Amino acid sequence: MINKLVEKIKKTNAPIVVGLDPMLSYVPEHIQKAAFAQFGETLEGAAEAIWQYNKAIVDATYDLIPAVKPQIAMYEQFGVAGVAAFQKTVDYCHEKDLVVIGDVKRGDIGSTSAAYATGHLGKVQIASKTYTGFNEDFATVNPYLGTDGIKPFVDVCKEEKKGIFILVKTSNPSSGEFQDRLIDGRPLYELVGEKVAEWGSECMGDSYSYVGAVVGATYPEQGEILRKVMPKSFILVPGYGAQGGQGKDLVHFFNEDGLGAIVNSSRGIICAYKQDKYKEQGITPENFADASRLAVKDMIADISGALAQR
Ligand SMILES: O=C(O)c1cc(=O)[nH]c(=O)n1[C@@H]1O[C@H](COP(=O)(O)O)[C@@H](O)[C@H]1O
Repeated sequence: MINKLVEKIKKTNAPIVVGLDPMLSYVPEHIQKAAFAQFGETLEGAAEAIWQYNKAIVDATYDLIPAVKPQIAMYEQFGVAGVAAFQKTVDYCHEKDLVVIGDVKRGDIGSTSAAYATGHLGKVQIASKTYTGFNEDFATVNPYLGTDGIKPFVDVCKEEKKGIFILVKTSNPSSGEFQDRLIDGRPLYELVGEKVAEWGSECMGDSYSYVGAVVGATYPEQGEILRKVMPKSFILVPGYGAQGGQGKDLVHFFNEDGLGAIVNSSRGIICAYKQDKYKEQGITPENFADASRLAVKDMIADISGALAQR
């Protein structure tokens, strides 16, 4: 799947991911109304609203982008109905030939990680039959439990030709509380980066490993260091747009080949219709998905422009 991701990035010329992180408050009123008319003001109604919202955004952007990243928390808040909307979203994005990064941030003791890996990336055995669970292409993984927690994911990835992105330096303001702590004089995120490179070294696709890393756009200096620590790992870079990251901050997350990083924006794309910049271009809540398309184009231009100048 890392090979497919690289090929799709080359084909679209767009090292970006659209984050499908739907809060009900983001969904335009006409979609909410239609969903509530059908299912009532219920968990099912909310799940229908976020699914219709996602579908419109995917339809408006899929030809421009290589990948999407649905964040499962946004769906889980609506219980079983929300998780069904997550599954529908994953399946629909596959129909559109998009690479799906399940942002599930899992990681536990070995046996439990194995079950997470099976559910999100692998196949489950039921008597004489095998089934896929959620069937994403990549999952985000938390490394706090160490090698035991990571290995089951790597094993499933090897078998299924899928991939993971391991949290190394996260984009949030408090990420330094633990991740920047010095251990033997070196920050923890660097040590985790070294482990990612080690775990990834036996999991190579054609040019990159299918064990990747997450490094926030809001920490460009750390991004530059980590790029060198993990030269063969793809870096998923969240924090663009709503959290303040810009194209000019991101050049050092990429390798000289122009590859090696993929930048996520969620609210910046899915809520673009609320921005004055797009309202001035004729966007209303009715044509919200057109704003997402414009925002994708602007994001691609911003990042490509910055990369062309380095
Ligand atoms: O793993 C992630 O994707 C992630 C890691 C990180 O360090 N920071 C971060 O924001 N994310 C996720 O990336 C998305 C960012 O959303 P926006 O800030 O709306 O673009 C959310 O789904 C976060 O959960």
